[in-house]
Amino acid sequence: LRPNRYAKLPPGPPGLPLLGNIFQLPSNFMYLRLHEWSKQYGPIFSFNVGGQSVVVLNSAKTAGDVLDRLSAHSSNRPAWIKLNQFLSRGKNVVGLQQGETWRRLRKAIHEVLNIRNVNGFRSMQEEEATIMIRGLLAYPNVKLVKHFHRASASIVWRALYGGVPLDLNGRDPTERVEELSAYIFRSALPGKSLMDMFPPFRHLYANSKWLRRYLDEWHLESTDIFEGVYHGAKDASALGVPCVSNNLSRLPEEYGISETARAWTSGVLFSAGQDTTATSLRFFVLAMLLHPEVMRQAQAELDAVVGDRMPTFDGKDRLPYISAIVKEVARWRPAAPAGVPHAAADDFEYDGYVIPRGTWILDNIWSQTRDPALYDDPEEFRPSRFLDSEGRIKPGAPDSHDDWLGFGHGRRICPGRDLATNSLFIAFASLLWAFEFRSREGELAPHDVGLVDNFITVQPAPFEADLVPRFTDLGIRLDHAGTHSV
Ligand code: HEM
Repeated sequence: LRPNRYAKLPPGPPGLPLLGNIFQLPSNFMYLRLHEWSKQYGPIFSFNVGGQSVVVLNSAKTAGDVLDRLSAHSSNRPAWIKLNQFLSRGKNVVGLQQGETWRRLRKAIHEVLNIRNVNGFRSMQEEEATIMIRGLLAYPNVKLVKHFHRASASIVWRALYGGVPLDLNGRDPTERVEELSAYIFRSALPGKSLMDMFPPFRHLYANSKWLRRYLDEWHLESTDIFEGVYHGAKDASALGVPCVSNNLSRLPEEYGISETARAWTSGVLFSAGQDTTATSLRFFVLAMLLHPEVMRQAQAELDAVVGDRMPTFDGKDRLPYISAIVKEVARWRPAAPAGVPHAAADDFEYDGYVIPRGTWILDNIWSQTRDPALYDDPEEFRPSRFLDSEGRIKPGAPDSHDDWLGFGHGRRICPGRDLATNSLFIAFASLLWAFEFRSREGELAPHDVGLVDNFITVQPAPFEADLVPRFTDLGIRLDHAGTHSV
C-alpha cells in the first residue's frame, strides 16, 4: 500500500513505529480485542499492522454508512497475497478483487441462491432435517457435532452439486475440504500472513519451490477435489431447481471464466457455507441448554401449530417464535464475529475522515450485534426481542438489515444467507419438535463450554447433550414425514 499523505484515518489504539499494533492483536479471538477497543474508541476506529491500515466499523450505523451506502468504495477485498496469489491463484470468489469476473460469478451464484429461488430447495432441506432427527435417534452415541456437520454439509453440497444426501456413517467427501479451508481462513485476517505484511517474503516464496511447497500442494489438492466434484455434479432438476454448479457451467464461454475457476467457485461456496451453518446449529443447542424456558416456549408454539406432525416450511408464518430464535442465535453468537475483511477500492471520505485505497475495513459484527442502540441487554439470549405485542416478527431497526447483521454488508453481503436461514429454521423447528435437550451428566455445564477459533468462524468446542425424544413413537412419526434413511 502506497503511503497516502491525504489519509485522515479515525483515531484508535496507539502502536509502535513501523510495526503498529501487531503485538496488541491476540493470536486468537481477534473480535474480542476489537470489541474492547470499540468501547474505548467508539463506533469507528483504526489500527495498523506492519504499515497496513485497518478501519473497524462497530455500530450498525457506521457499517450501514460505510459498507452499504458507500459500497461503491468499500466492497473490494484486501490484496491478500498469500490467499489470492499463492493458495487460490486468482480463483477464489471470496478473495477476488471487485471487477468483471467477480461480478459475473456473483450474478451466477445469485441466480440460484436468491430469496425466491432458494425456496426450490425447501423440500430437500425438510428431508435433511428428517434425516438428522432419524440419525440422532438411531445413533445417540455418534457425537452431536457429527450429526450437525452431516446435515449442514449435505444441504450445502446438494444445493451446489445436486445428488443424494451425505451419509452419516459413510466416507465423508467434505472433511478434507474443511481441513483445507481452515488453512486459508487464517491468512484472511490482519497480521496472520508474513508475506502480506512484509513484501520481501513474497519474493522469497515466489522464487523458492522449496519454501512454497506446502502452498503449491494445497493449491493442487484443492483444485483436484473441486474439479472432481464439479464435473460429477448431478442436475438437481429433481429438486425443481438447478444447482449452483449447473448454473456456473452455463456461463457463456466469452466471459473467459475457465472450467477450473467455475469448479473453484462451487468449492469455495461449500467451505463458506458448511462451517457457518454447522456453527449456528451448535450455538443453538447451547442456547437451549442455557435457556430451557425458551425451549419450552418454542415447543408450546410447535405443539399448537404442528402438533404431532413434523414441522415443514408450510407452517413457517405460524411459527414466529422459532423464526425469532433463528434471528437471536445469529445475533447472540454470530458465526463469523469479525465478518470477512473488505478493502477500500479508492480513496474516499466518511464523516470527515479520508480512507485511502487499500485500507482494510473490518465489519465488526460482534460489536454491531451488541449495539445498545439496537439491542437492549445484548448479552441476554432473548428471542422475544424480535416480536411485537401480538407475537409477530417486528420490522428490524434502521441499519439492522432486518436483524440479520451476521451476514455482512454491501456488495459482498453473504450470497448464501437465504439458503442458510431456511436451513436453520427447519433444523431448529425439527429438533425442538422432536427432542427435549438436557445437559448430560458428567459433561461440561453449558456455560463452561469453550470456544474454537477457526479464524473467520468461531464455534463452541464440541460438547454433548442428551436429546430425549418428546414422543414415544417418534420413529413412526418420522416415517409419516417421508422414507429417509440415515
Ligand atoms: C449461518 C450461515 C452463514 C453465515 C453466518 C455467513 C456469514 C457470512 C459473512 C459474514 C460473510 C462476509 C460478507 C461481507 O464480506 O460483508 C459471508 C460471505 C460469503 N458467504 Fe456466507 N454465511 C453463511 C452461509 C453461507 C452459505 C450457506 C453460503 C453458500 C452456499 C455462503 C457463501 C458465502 C460467500 C461465497 C461469501 C463471499 C461473498 C463475496 O465475497 O462476494 N455463506 N458469509
